[in-house]
Amino acid sequence: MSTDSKLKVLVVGTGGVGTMACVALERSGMATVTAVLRSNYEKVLRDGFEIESINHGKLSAWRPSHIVNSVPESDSDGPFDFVIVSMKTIPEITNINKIIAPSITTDHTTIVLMQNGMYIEPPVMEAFPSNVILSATSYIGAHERNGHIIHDDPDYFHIGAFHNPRLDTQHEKQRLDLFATAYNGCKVVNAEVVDDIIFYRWRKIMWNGIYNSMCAITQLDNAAIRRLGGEDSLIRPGMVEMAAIAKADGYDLGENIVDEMVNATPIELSFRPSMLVDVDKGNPLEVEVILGNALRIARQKGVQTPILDNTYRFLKLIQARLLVARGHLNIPEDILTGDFIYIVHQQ
Ligand SMILES: NC(=O)C1=CN([C@@H]2O[C@H](COP(=O)(O)OP(=O)(O)OC[C@H]3O[C@@H](n4cnc5c(N)ncnc54)[C@H](OP(=O)(O)O)[C@@H]3O)[C@@H](O)[C@H]2O)C=CC1
Ligand SMILES: CC(C)(CO)C(=O)C(=O)O
Repeated sequence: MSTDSKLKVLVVGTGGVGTMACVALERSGMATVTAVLRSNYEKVLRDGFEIESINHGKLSAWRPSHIVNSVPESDSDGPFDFVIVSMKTIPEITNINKIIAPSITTDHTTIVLMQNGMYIEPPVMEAFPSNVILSATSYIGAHERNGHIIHDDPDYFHIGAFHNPRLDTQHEKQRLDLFATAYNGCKVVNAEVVDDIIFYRWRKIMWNGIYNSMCAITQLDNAAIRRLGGEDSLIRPGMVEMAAIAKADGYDLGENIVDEMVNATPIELSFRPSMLVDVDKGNPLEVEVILGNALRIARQKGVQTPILDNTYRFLKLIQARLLVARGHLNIPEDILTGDFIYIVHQQ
């Protein structure tokens, strides 16, 4: 495929998920990727990425077609066909819409959200009402440190259009199929197209909302929290509450969903969910999109969630500690009043 006929893709956020998306798309031969790097920019510009990947093997001094250190303008070299967002969603400190805005061409660029979280799409749709939004739930295991990627769980995700009533459904489907074809073109990954991505987001938030949050609070991995008594006292009851929220939102996840999700990660693995990895690194947490948004739906629908409410309250205080440590927040002199559960957080 000539460079001219290749899709132009921008990837914003080159941690584990974003870098492996760059690799899949470049290796498919169907896309030219521009990657926006931040803390790893100088290092990767000089040495390239060092990648150990369960799907792609060992790649040394690997680089996408273009490396930049800020989000480029859409019209400097033709519009981007797809902009992949693969940063963490931390609305307390980052406005993703503002960050990607320069690269989005109205009516043309399709925005692909490759991020965890529940209902992360509506604020993006509001900011870019004439652009197709694709939403992907990734099961990859890939972590980046200073240009070095360890990718040890296969690159597999469900992807669907987050339907915008202002846009033609057929057009959304064409963009979805085009993206999945380009991604799967490298033949070693699996981007699985689905009709209703919200169903898959609820399934995934059953895992992330409970394991990520409870492991982050206790600093125990998924196996340790279960073996030490957390399974019956917190994990299962938390999942029962999450399934009830999904049901109230119109998504019946099935009667075996709790067993399925408790056991989705083998106990032999001693796995550290991404939110626990963020606590380990002192990074802010995706608390609002992984738990907050689901609890706001619970409030709207009148679903009682006492365990998840307290989980959220603890996470919000851990988040405050992390934000203070990174200089994003000052401890106020007055005592903050009100319950976190009822304070709406806007991106
Ligand atoms: N890693 C995994 O295995 C999985 C992750 N996910 C989800 O995928 C998403 C991405 O996760 P992951 O790859 O682990 O995240 P990381 O934290 O590893 O990477 C995020 C990247 O985004 C960059 N970034 C943040 N803000 C900006 C900005 N303003 N401009 C440019 N770059 C920026 C960060 O740069 P810097 O280094 O400078 O901070 C970092 O390189 C998250 O929603 C996560 O929950 C889902 C499934 C599995
Ligand atoms: C490990 C994984 C992929 C769980 O499905 C995840 O989403 C996380 O750790 O946040």
